Amino acid sequence: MPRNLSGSESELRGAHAVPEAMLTVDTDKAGSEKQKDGQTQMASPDRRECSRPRSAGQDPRQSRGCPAQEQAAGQPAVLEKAQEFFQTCDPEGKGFIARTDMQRLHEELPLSLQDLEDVFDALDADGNGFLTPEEFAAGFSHFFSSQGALSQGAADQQVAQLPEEKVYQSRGNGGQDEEAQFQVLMDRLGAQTVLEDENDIKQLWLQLKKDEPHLLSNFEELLTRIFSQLQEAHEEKSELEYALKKKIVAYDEEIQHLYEEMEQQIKSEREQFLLKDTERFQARSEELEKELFAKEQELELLSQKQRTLEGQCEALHHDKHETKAENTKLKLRNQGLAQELERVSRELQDAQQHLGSLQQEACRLHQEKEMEVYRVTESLQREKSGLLKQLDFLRERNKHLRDERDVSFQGNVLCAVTGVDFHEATHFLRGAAGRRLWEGHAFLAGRISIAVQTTRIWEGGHTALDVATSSKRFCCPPLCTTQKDKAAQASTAASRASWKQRSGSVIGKYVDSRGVLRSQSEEEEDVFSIPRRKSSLGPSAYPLTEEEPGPGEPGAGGPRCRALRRIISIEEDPLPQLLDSSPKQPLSKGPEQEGVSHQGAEGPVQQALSLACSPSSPREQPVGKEALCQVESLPSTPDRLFKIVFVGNSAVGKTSFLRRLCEDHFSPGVAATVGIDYRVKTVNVDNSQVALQLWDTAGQERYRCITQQFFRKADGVIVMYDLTAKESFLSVRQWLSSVEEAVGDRVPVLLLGNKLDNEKEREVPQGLGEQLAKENNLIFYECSACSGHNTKESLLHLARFLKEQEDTVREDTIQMGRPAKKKSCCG
Ligand SMILES: Nc1nc2c(ncn2[C@@H]2O[C@H](COP(=O)(O)OP(=O)(O)OP(=O)(O)O)[C@@H](O)[C@H]2O)c(=O)[nH]1
Ligand SMILES: [Ca+2]
Ligand SMILES: [Mg+2]
Repeated sequence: MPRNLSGSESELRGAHAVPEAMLTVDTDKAGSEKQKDGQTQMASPDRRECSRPRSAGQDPRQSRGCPAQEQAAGQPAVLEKAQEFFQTCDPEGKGFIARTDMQRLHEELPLSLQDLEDVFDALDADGNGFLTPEEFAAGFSHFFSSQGALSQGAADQQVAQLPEEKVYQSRGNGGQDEEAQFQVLMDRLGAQTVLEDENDIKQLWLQLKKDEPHLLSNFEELLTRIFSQLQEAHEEKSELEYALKKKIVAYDEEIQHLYEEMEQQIKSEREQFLLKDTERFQARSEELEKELFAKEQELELLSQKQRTLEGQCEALHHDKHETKAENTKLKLRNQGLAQELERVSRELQDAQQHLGSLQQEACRLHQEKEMEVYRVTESLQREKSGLLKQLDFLRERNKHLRDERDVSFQGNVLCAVTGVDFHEATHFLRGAAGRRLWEGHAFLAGRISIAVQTTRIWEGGHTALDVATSSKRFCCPPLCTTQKDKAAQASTAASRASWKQRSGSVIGKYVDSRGVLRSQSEEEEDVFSIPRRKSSLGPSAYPLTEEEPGPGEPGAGGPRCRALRRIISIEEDPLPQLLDSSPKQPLSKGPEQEGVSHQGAEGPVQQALSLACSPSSPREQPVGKEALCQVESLPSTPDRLFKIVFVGNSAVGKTSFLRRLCEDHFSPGVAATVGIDYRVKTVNVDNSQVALQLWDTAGQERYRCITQQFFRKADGVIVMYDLTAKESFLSVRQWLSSVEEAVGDRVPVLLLGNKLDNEKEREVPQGLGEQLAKENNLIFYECSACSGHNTKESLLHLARFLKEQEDTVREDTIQMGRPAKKKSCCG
């Protein structure tokens, strides 16, 4: 490349010189490939010739004729060339030229890579790194137009140069010639390419030519050699430069490649990362979706709940309104009630005061009653001792009378047997010696027996005396009526005398109402008519015999019965004392004693007396007395008293049961109860003392009438049967209906099956008793007076029941006041 280009030319060098070279290469390409090595340089002289005039200081642009016209004429050809060149640069037919495409031309064009770069930059108008055909053509035509102007200048120079050369050649040795010759030489040697300043060589050459022309050829040869060597060195340098550039390109390519690879890798990494990210994102989004779904469901649920709650709220609101309305109503009513309450509480206070006074009154009455009971008990006790004294007196009297009667009877007998006067006979008999004689003579006894038989026939069965069987009493025959009357009158008088002082005595009453005591023979008849068992005898035996309805009498309705009822009243509780004071009648004696008594008139009387004086025998000691003693000995006063009546067939064990209960004692041979017996037993029921008046009735049929009377005021009834005797159980129903008849069902009934100890003779199964009790709503126990099993328990059960019943009644009475009290508290 010429180094001596002007400023404007050097500016264009990158942009314009290259297309020229390209053009040259392109055009020569077809046929001149083989000239490549040296020919390029060899072909360049044309061009150099073109550029030379410039160095001669002539401005080609100034000498230009009309370049626009020439340009217009050459434009299509230029475009064609540009197209061809574009295709050369873009052999693949991409439709554009990249920077690398341009660099490929480095091998074909004598341009450095830097030059090619510059060319590319100059052509790339928009700077996007690609040359489109349009950009290429535009740049090319622009270059061509400027090149056209230059070539015009060159042509002009050539035209001017022709005469110059002619001058050089014609002159020969002239200065001009020398200059020309030197230039030719230089051109021939190709010094331009390697030499920067040829002035020194020129001076040397001129000097030599002038001084030593013969050496000129040597010098020229030397120069030729030097220049060829320089040329070689230059070429070598170019080659090296070229190789270096190639290397650089390869390196660049490699770098590019690596860069691309790296980019690829980065891209794939990024893609992978993106993929992963996407996956993660997808997973996360799925998760979130699920969560969202769950949340939505939750929300749905919550909204449902909210709806229901709203509904409830509404309902409550509604209720509230209703309640408010009701409240106001209730308030009004409350006010009314409060007024009412005030009124009622005032009334209640009054009632309470009244109740309090009533309670005080009741308390006072209760105390008074207790006092009365004690007073009565005491007076009865006194009465009893009085009665006992009376009894002693009566016994004395009785003895006396009997003696009298015996004397008169024996007198009669003596009269009848011996035929002596009655008075003599009695006189005889009254004498102690005579009586001993009477008693002592066996023959006389035989006579008496005969006499008695005779007397019986004579009396016509009027008396029931049977000397052989009875040792206790002798009935006065009608013969001695006067004596009997006398005796009776005396007895009555004595009784009256002694009883007048206790006008309250029931015995007194009885005697007063009756006037006279009944004939003892009648009583005996009653007693002896008991076929099965021996009987105990108390004063109650008198009325009891009266109770026995005769064939014409309709039972218990008679006046005697009424008199009895007045005497034995459960309300007045006189019977125990009556029983206590009962004289011990000789009837309680067993028949085995009778065999002895017939031996003497004195025997039975003494026995009777001895019996009266020794009340230690079980049957002779009245049960009520012992019980009373027991109660009196109790330190504490009973809180309440209940009257319990014992009923049941005869011999079921009522008396034995009571004896077991009160004395904790059992004696096998107990006599049947006559009339009624009485005992008191105090039991402790839940820390309160309960006194039980136990009325032991006689089970025998004849005493039923009396028993019936005692139901009326009973607080409780005990019906007993003997579990070894079926008929006693069968009678239970009758007993129950008797009870019910008298008192309805207000009285609790305890059903007892006795003699449990005698299991092997049992006739009534336990189940039957239980069933009966269940049917009739009774308390039921099986017990044994003999062993004491269930005696206390059953009675305690009944006592507790009675107590609780009474408590309930009391509670009910109190409660009539209590709710009002509570109300007043609330108010
Ligand atoms: N084995 C046995 N015999 C008894 C039992 N209780 C009473 N007895 C006997 O039964 C007989 C009648 O007894 P009482 O107690 O007199 O009968 P009761 O029911 O009072 O008879 P009345 O007074 O006639 O109504 C007597 O011989 C008693 O010994 C008992 O639990 N077991
Ligand atoms: Ca471009
Ligand atoms: Mg009895």
